[in-house]
Amino acid sequence: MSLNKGILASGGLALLSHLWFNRYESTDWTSLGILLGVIPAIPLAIFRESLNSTLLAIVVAYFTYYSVLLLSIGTYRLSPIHPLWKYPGPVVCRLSKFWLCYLQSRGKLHIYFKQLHDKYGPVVRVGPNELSILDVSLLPSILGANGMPKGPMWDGRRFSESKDKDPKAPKGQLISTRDLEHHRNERRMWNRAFTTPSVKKYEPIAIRRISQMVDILQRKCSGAGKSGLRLNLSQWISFFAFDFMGDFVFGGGFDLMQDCDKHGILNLLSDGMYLPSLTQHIPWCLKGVLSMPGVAMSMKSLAQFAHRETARRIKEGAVFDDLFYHLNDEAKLEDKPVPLPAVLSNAVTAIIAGSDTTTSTLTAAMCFLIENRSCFTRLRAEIDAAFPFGQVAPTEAGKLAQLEYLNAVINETLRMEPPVRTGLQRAPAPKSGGHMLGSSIFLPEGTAVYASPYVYHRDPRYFFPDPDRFCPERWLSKGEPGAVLNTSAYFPWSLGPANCVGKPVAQLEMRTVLANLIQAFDFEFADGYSYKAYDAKSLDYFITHKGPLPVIMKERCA
Ligand code: HEM
Repeated sequence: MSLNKGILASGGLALLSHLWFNRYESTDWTSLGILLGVIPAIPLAIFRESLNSTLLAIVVAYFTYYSVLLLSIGTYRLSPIHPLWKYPGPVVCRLSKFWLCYLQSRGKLHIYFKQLHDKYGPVVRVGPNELSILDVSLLPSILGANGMPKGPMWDGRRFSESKDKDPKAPKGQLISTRDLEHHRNERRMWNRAFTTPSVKKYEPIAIRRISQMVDILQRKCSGAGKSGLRLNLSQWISFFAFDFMGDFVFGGGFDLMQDCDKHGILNLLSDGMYLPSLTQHIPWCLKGVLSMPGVAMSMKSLAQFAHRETARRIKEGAVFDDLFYHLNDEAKLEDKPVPLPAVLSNAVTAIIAGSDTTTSTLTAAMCFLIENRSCFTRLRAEIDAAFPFGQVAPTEAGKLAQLEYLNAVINETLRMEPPVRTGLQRAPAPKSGGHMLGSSIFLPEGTAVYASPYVYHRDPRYFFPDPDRFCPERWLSKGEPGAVLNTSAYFPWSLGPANCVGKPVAQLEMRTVLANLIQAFDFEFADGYSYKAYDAKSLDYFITHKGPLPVIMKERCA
């Protein structure tokens, strides 16, 4: 009799706990601990009475509580009373986010999202409380000026838990700030670093670094003889991008091209990005994951690295108006000094956002150009016409920005291989009552929506013909008859108030690197490599983790 009472009590508490789960975004670890650890212990005394064993009573109490809790959550998520019930999607996605977490761990979430849209149409339920939307007319109300703040995935991507509960308090985390007003404030200092006059100051750095890269590679090619230099171009582009990032963010400090990354900094970066790409799907796990000994080592090491570099830069002071100069407000334009934690977390953002994105784009562009010889030849002819080979290196930023085909190659690479493939998520602001997308989709609070650049960019309604084919020509003024180029469906830099603030520097860097490599060297794939092999190895861990690019390089003769 008292066993039944115990089961009823335990089950009842589980159902009440479920109501709590529905009401709150459960990122509060203390409440979660009480809910899952302490509440099931309440009916212990009743079980103890009927089972005559404390151990058995604990097992039965917790088992009953968790079984009823999971069953009721599952039933609710699959039931017609769930607000996202009417949207199609696989049962496994409707039930739990652990499935997307698993797919992300395999690095192929972008492919899965595309398959889901091919099967289910423009609106797919990809999580219990999440939709993925493929409809260009809705992008402005998702990401754009009429859009929403960033979604809960950002709570699971932070490198350290914020202790401050006030969403408006200064935390210095531009990229993970979910409150729109706070985001606007955070963005002010970043914007100063990317005005036209500020970017002009980064040009000499790009020129110095690309000349260094070309010099080193030319020397290596000469040493390699007639058979050519065999190397992993992907790695060399990473060396370049990291050195450039170090110069423009911290005023110097890295020389990976010289020392070939003997301290393993690039591994630190890619390892450090892996775990947040998983915890972003289950934000409530972050605090637990960060506190597990050994598990979050790579994340912590990356944060420590950023902190060391920040301390070094503060000690050494500014050698020119680098990004840090703006983020630390060294011109004293703000009312109050920027708190150190804000400077530190912005430094982590700058290191990650400022190197991995351009690296994966440049590597993919080189891979496409090596595979598509006619594109390579056409690009080289354009560069030669503007910067005659053997006379002048293609370094003048203003002139490079005018090269139509060079820009088309970069646009097309970003279309095919956007560095942020799936991770653009937005959600209605807390206490907003929800958000209307167009005239038919209402997103209640507690739900979120993805717009995946990869999926839009490969949709034949927006890019036709052959959206899966690399074709820079589609960006030229005289496209093929019948061709479709819907630039509103093109958003590798995202859209709206949280779009990529670093775009002008990224463009400067990518144009300079591509023009110089194409002008100075001949390339072919080593070991029968191809775009297909490259693509299989590039993985979506929020920012694309690029594959290797084995090539044989020779110095250009004529
Ligand atoms: C090919 C190069 C790049 C691409 C395709 C790219 C793409 C993006 C995208 C898609 C976002 C938006 C994320 C969102 O909406 O949730 C973003 C944000 C951001 N990017 Fe980039 N990025 C690139 C290079 C850079 C560089 C070189 C920097 C320089 C530090 C940078 C700094 C940032 C920052 C700080 C944000 C956050 C903006 C905000 O929240 O207001 N990015 N980027």
